[in-house]
Amino acid sequence: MDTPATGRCRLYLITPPAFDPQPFADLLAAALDAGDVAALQLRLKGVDDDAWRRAIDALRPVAQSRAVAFLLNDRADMARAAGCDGAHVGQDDMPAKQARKLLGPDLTLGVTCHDSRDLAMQAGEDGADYVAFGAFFPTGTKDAKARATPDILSWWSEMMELPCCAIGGITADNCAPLVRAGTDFLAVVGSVWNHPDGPAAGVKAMNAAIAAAVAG
Ligand SMILES: Cc1ncc(COP(=O)(O)OP(=O)(O)O)c(N)n1
Ligand SMILES: Cc1ncsc1CCOP(=O)(O)O
Ligand SMILES: [Mg+2]
Repeated sequence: MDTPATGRCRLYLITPPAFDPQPFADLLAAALDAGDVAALQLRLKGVDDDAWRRAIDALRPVAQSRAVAFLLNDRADMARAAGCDGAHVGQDDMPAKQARKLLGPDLTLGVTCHDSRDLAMQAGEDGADYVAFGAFFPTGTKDAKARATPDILSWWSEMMELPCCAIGGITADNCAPLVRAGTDFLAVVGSVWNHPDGPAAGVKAMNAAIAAAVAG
C-alpha cells in the first residue's frame, strides 16, 4: 500500500455494508477508474468463509490490476493465502502482534486506534504499517464507539513517521481539516457508495476535495 510519497493525502476506499460480489465488481472498477485510490478494504460482517472467498475472488483482481492495494477487514488469518495485500484489525478483533505474525513481514497491517495516542503508539510497536483514528464525524455505516478530533492527526503526523488514516463520516465537504491536519489516508464508505451521482462521482469528488484542501 503506497503511502503518499508526494506528501499528499490519498483515498482509502472500504466496501459498502452489503453487496453482491459479481455485479459489484463492475461498479468497483468504475469507481477505481475515476481517480486516485490507494487501497480497497473488503469489509464483510456476519458471513462465512465461502462468502469471503467469493468476494475476494471477484474483487481482488479488480483492485490489484489497478495497483490498488487489496486489504481484508478483520480477517488477517485469510489475507496471505488468498493473495491479498494486507489486513485491518480493530482492538476487539485480534492483537496487532498476532495479525503481524499471520501476515508475515511484507503485507500491510492497519490497526484501529479510535482517539487514543497510547493505542496508536502500541500498534506501531506491534507491527502496524498505519494507524487509524476515528470516528471524526457522525456515521450511519457503523455504531462507532469513539469520536476523534483533527488534533490527534496533527500530533501523530508531526511526531511519527508511521502513516495515519482518518475514518468516520468523512465526505468531500468535511474532509479539509483532516487533510490539513496531516492525515495520510481518508477511509470512506458512504461518501463514495452513496454519492447521488454514483461511486465514480464520489471518488472524483473526494479527490477534488483533497486537492483543494492541500491547495487552500
Ligand atoms: C481504515 C479503517 N479504520 C478503522 C476501521 C474500523 O475497524 P474496527 O474497529 O475493527 O471495526 P470494523 O470495521 O471491523 O467494524 C476499519 N475497518 N478500517
Ligand atoms: C468502519 C468504521 N470504523 C469507524 S467509523 C466506520 C465507518 C466508516 O464509514 P463512513 O465513511 O460511511 O462513515
Ligand atoms: Mg474489525
